[in-house]
Amino acid sequence: MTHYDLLIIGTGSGNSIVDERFDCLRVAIAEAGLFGGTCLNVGCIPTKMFVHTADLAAAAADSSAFGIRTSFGGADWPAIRDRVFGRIDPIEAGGREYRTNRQPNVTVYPEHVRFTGPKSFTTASGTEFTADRVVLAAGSRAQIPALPGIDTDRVDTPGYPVMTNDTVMRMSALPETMTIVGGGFIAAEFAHVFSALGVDVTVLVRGEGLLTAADATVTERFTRAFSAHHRVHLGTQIRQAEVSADGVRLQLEASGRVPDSPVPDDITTDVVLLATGRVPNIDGLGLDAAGIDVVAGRVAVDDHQRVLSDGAPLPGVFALGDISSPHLLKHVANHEARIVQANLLADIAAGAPGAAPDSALETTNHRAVPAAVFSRPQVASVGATEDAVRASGAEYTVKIQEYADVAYGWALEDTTGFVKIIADRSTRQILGAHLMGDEASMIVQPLIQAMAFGLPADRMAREQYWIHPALPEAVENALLGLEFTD
Ligand SMILES: Cc1cc2nc3c(=O)[nH]c(=O)nc-3n(C[C@H](O)[C@H](O)[C@H](O)COP(=O)(O)OP(=O)(O)OC[C@H]3O[C@@H](n4cnc5c(N)ncnc54)[C@H](O)[C@@H]3O)c2cc1C
Ligand SMILES: NC(=O)c1ccc[n+]([C@@H]2O[C@H](COP(=O)([O-])OP(=O)(O)OC[C@H]3O[C@@H](n4cnc5c(N)ncnc54)[C@H](O)[C@@H]3O)[C@@H](O)[C@H]2O)c1
Repeated sequence: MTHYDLLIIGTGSGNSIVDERFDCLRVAIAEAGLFGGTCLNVGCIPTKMFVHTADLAAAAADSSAFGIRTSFGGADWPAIRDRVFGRIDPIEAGGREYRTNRQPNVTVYPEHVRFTGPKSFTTASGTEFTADRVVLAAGSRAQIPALPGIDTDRVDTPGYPVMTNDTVMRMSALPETMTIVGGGFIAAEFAHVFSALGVDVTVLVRGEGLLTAADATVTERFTRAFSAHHRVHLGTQIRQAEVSADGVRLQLEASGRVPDSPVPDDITTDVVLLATGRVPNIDGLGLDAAGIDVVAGRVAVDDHQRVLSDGAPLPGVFALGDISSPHLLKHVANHEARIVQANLLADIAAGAPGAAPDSALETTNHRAVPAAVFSRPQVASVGATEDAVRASGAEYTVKIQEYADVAYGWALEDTTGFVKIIADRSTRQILGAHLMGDEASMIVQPLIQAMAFGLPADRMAREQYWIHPALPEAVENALLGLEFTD
């Protein structure tokens, strides 16, 4: 039976681990799907390439406030789609080819792999092998809810008009109508993309708002601003779907989560897009065979990314990214991959799996994890929500600075954007920041930096220049509006 020094399951962030420092090891890499994983192929990167296109289309369609006459003349979907995947697909193929053919010490198994014992594995086609050390980087997949009338096994299969992010970006033609189920990140981003490109989009949200995990000000104001550009039915769910050659007929009903919400009439739609959350790929991995702990549906890890078995680190087994992380974000998966890489090297240097002392291991940093939603409008956040800060009992100060009250906001004719900053009243440390509006994902960065390095809010405001009249003046003014105890 073939034996490896290291097995990596999943080529999203897991693929970044093996560099020249692993040349002296026999490495196996398993990938059941597309090389490069979710972010490259069906997640962050293609979606943001579509979002930029959608931003251009929306700006062209809606410029009257600036005294110019532009219009959106229509979308050439094959050109839009092929620009995106013409760049991405060669990267997938190149990564696969490099690992498969150009690295003598690496064996690629292009198929599903699972544990058969603590250090033994089998592939879907029956090849068995063993490995001393393992990295679980198997990610997550779209959660497909049971919806009456929708055949969950046929979702994302050719010709079936019910899709997830895995297939919706590769449609052969733009549909005339699309119904999106969900009110989170993915629903918010795809609703913007497809409606800006001319699709008649309806968003079904079972709760009373979108982005409900965000700070309450964001939830409330994003739901309002998003609803101004998109048809949104809150408190609504699918009672029955009928899939036919003409599309999908949806009978709707109140979800019961929003008092007195009106139930919309039945709708007929060309395509249903499910955007109802993601689940870690823990099933089918044979985790029981290795005694691996699962907590809250995720592989349990300690703060050195060591996988736990009965609460103790399993020697030589690490996990990273969506399969084990509380944050389903690529920058977090990448950070955790760097921790795993460092700790694997320490473990290898120590001579036996699990031999490295804790003091030789690097520690994951999940403080001040930022995120952005690339929708219309854009949202960005870092740190705690105001509700969480209040619940912690901290004495805090909060300031909401409207984009409309800074000069660049006038240039943008912005009426909805804002920067909200929450800080500790006595230490002056920033506890959370929540932004909505143009370039929110960019102008949040100095706040992320301040939180990461512990820069007090008043020093951040006053001890640097802020370019006038650029949009970060909204951040500056929010900082200046915080009130501290002296
Ligand atoms: C539509 C969408 C948009 C997103 N946009 C953003 C964004 O803008 N910014 C951001 O930070 N995050 C974004 N994310 C989240 C981000 O994509 C993920 O957090 C990140 O890709 C997770 O990386 P990973 O390495 O943990 O897993 P993945 O990239 O999912 O890689 C796991 C790989 O493991 C393979 N695999 C699974 N099980 C097995 C097995 N048993 N054997 C062999 N192979 C297996 C899978 O095929 C997959 O390729 C987005 C996600 C989606 C779905
Ligand atoms: N820009 C980004 O960073 C980005 C973009 C996309 C996705 N992501 C990551 O991927 C994760 C998954 O995104 P998502 O939008 O699928 O999840 P989400 O958790 O953000 O939102 C899921 C939505 O689906 C709803 N929902 C869940 N089950 C449902 C059901 N049975 N019926 C109807 N509605 C249901 C929820 O109420 C919620 O509104 C995000 O949490 C995020 O971490 C990040």
